[in-house]
Amino acid sequence: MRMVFRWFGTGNDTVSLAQIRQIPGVEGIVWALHHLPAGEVWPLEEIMKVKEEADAFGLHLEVVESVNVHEDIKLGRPSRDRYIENYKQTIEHLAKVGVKTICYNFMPVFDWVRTDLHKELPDGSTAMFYEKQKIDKIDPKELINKINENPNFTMPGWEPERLAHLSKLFESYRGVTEEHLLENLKYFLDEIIPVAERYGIRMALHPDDPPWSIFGLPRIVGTHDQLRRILQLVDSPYHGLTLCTGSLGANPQNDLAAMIREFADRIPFVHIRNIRRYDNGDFIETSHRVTDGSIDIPGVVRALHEVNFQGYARPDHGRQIWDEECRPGYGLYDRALGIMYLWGIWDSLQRS
Ligand SMILES: O=C(O)C(=O)C[C@H](O)[C@H](O)CO
Ligand SMILES: [Fe+2]
Repeated sequence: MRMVFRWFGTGNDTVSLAQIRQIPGVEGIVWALHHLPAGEVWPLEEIMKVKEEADAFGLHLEVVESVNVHEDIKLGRPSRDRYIENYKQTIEHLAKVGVKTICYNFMPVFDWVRTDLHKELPDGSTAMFYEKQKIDKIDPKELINKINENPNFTMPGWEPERLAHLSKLFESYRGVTEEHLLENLKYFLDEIIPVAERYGIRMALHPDDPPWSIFGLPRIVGTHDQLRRILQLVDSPYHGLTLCTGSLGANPQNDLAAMIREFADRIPFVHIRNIRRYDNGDFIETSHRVTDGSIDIPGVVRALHEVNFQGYARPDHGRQIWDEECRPGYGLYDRALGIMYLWGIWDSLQRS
């Protein structure tokens, strides 16, 4: 297990590279050029700048999250070919600085979804919360304003420029079924995977968060069967998954350890975090500790150990604790605590 840590870039993160390198066992950053809209080629000069910054702290940049997929690709529009060509060029550029894995997702319109970014937990910390009833009723526009109401940070996946055309976006998805979306994913993969293979980069599809349809939009990356079917679309080790325990684990039917055992050689990257599920369909992010949430984190780590996992891992989201001012989910303290919990389990498994 190779531990990495998500970093949003200079001027775009409250956590510094100097701090990241002091977290035990962290060897690299998980990064992206967050200011670029989906579909554009990532310029080599800008990539090189991040490399210089990371090099100065002895951190590698082998994991990118995310190179976002343009909506026209998901919609299967004729213009997708141009965006796919750009994607290929970005892969080529990323290979030049030693990138080995690219995380991406295939969710229509929205990336991750929560109703509250600062919900208080009983211990006084705050965390991101998903309230099912609210999602079932809320106007998506209202949700966008809510997520973006903190002007200090851009929220990845919630870019106001892109979502400004929300009604049109929703309109475009009318009639797009799950089958269509899957076909469009296959079209994308058939083009991208040979390029990824040529450059030694493993593509790692992130599951839908939460792993079910919202606002009537199709979603196809949420269950064991769906993951299996998607992996069968292209039979290559370069077409893999980001196994995200918090996303998949929001559905109690998902057996994460079973997924790890079955898809072992197709998982270049794992996101490990815990959530507490409630019977009414709500869930809240919690500390990594097994007793704090509904997900068997030690069981997940044990499964990874059993399959001799050699890929990258990051603590996904954390709570906001100790009055830290940070991006929701992406503070230093709780993610660092999470890492130590994961190492504790891993190291004791190594010993036994
Ligand atoms: O929602 C999560 O668990 C994430 O990790 C979000 C990811 O960064 C995103 O969906 C990847 O493309
Ligand atoms: Fe994740």
